[in-house]
Amino acid sequence: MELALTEEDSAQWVYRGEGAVNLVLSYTGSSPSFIGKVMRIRKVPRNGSKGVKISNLALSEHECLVWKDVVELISSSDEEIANQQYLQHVLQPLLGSKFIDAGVHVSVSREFLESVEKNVISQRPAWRVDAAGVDTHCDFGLLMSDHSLFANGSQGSGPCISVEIKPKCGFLPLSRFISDGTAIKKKITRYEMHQALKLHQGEISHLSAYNPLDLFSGSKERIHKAVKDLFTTPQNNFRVFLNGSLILGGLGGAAENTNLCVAKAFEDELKSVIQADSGLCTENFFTLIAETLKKSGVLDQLLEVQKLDTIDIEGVIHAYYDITSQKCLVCRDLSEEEVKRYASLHSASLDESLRIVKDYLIAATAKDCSLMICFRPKKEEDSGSVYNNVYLESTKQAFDFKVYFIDLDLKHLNKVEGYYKLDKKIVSCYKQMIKMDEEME
Ligand SMILES: O=P(O)(O)O[C@@H]1[C@@H](OP(=O)(O)O)[C@H](OP(=O)(O)O)[C@H](O)[C@H](OP(=O)(O)O)[C@H]1OP(=O)(O)O
Ligand SMILES: Nc1ncnc2c1ncn2[C@@H]1O[C@H](COP(=O)(O)OP(=O)(O)OP(=O)(O)O)[C@@H](O)[C@H]1O
Ligand SMILES: [Zn+2]
Repeated sequence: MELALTEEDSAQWVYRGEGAVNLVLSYTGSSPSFIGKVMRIRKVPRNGSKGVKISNLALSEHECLVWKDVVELISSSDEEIANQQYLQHVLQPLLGSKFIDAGVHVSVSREFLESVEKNVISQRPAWRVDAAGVDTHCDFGLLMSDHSLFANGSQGSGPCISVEIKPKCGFLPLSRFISDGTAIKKKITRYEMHQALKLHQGEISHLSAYNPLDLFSGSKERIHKAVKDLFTTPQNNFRVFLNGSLILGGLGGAAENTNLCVAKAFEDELKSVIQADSGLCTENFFTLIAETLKKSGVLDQLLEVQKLDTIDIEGVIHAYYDITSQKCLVCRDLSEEEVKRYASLHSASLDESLRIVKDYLIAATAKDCSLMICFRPKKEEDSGSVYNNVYLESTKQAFDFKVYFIDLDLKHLNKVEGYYKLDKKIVSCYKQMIKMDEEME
């Protein structure tokens, strides 16, 4: 960690976006060490529920059991270090290193973070500001390549366009541990059902048209449809950047549906990159994304890791209670007959329970990460480009492209009970919505 940032540097770092846990800044200065980079800094919830450290390890005692085979991870002293070790030792072997940028830590002073927090506050969504602020006690940030740009920025090398997709879970669960009352999970995607709850809770104002099964289908036509649906209802699943600036979607959170006016402005922006007849740039851009997703194989790889969740949260919860030596609160409320379904899980060895929970947590990361795909029109002269390329037949254009995962953070063991409760809530809200719709017909 040789590079260090102090208060004077803060003006060169501007708001790029954020999720629930991190805030991301992009660099606008002229230092060669930072050009073309973003920095991810940690946030802390305002209610203070996080940050009570009981040991000098990032993982709890039970988590150390779950990850006992990954020594680098269990000895991590900080959440950020743990995330980096997790990326390197757990995810990279599963997802392949070509789609992963681990980044490097840069030390930052408290004054730098305080100043950045002040500078960016007006651009952050209000609900994100209410939920969390910059963690000014963390003394480093994670410096990564800006995946919405090529190499060290695209200035002078033509335009580049990038797309960020948060695909969410791409398969329907088959587990025999899914109860009769929640069997609908085997037919309707978690994403679709979650939409009903989000609508009910006012987190979104329209249901999304996007179906993750289309995106992960492997069929170009269905992938194209998924991209089009993401464009129409981007929420927090879809963003587009032109030369690093957002041109579609919500910065730091969800976006409203794309209306005609936004779609028209988007079509106009695309003209600098896609050489199609008037009104057809957007459609061709969808084709470009679909072709690239198919060609890169990135979604097949991601789906495989998501599918490490083989027994569903309804099976995992029993293994969780065994690992944490707690009475099973699920079996407690079931009839004698129903309990039988889960007996095999409670009689499994500790190692088997640990494996089940570990695989589930890895899958949880893969269901929550995002992808960034960046394109630039290929020039005749750079035939020896180090990047992959894709040919868009309809416009006779070749593009360099690169694909990276972002947000591959470790999901903590103490979230498992919450996952179980949320799963039940999602199914029940969805079923209620269907019932109301039927009654209205
Ligand atoms: O539970 P989900 O599926 O709603 O996913 C959460 C995401 O909600 P989404 O539905 O994608 O809007 C949620 O995203 P938003 O804050 O809604 O943008 C987070 O990514 C959260 O992960 P973490 O708290 O950062 O570890 C995510 O939590 P995990 O389930 O990945 O722990
Ligand atoms: N390497 C990168 N290059 C360009 N943009 C990035 C990069 N990393 C993150 N971003 C932008 O910053 C936003 C927030 O980053 P990220 O998803 O890592 O935050 P998070 O808090 O961990 O998210 P979550 O809520 O899913 O846990 C992303 O949606 C993306 O737009
Ligand atoms: Zn049980």
